[in-house]
Amino acid sequence: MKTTERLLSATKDIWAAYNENPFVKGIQDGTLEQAKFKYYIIQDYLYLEEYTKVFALGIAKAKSPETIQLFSRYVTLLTEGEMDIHRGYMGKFSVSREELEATPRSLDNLSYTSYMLRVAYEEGEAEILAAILSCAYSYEVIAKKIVENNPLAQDHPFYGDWVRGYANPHYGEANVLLLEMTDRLTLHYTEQQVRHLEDIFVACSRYELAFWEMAWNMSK
Ligand SMILES: Cc1ncc(CN)c(N)n1
Repeated sequence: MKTTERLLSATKDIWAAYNENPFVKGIQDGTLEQAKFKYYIIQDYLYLEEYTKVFALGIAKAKSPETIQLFSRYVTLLTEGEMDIHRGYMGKFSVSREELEATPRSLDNLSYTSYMLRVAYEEGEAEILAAILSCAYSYEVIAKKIVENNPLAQDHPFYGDWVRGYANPHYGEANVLLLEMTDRLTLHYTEQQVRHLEDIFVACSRYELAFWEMAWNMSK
């Protein structure tokens, strides 16, 4: 079994819960209260700033030009692609730079990014990929399931940009590269090393679920 198949199999139940979360369901049927979405989008922008640094540390830890390229391309995809979705919504909500900078990170946000950054500072390139994967890939899976359940979600006048942003084939193509690189780098990993990757992936998948719950409850 490929490493990524092992990781996904270890987190099946957690991943199944993402699309059951009321926040995600609210995006799917377009009924999500906009105040909750505003809270989420600001927290998520702050999250993405830290998440980008995990890729930057991946560059520093990279052992081949291919992994340097993979991590560095992602930095561009994040700062010029994904974060643009957020900037679009922050524009609609008239969130100023001052408001963004004055917003404290919620505890779930802080814990998640602190964990990923610790893995990035202390461990190697494959472990960094294991920490990144739940974040990168779960949003593709969630958005595609939203579209499968409600094809009209893509055209929703408010949430459509978010749904299209993550269900977009370009977002998926970038994830294929992350998944393939994880499998390539861990081809000769021992059982103990793969178990350690599983621990990292399970922790990040749990943090993802906590982030949706944080957004729904607007918890600080
Ligand atoms: C918390 C979280 N997880 C994942 C993603 C998708 N990159 C995101 N924007 N935010």
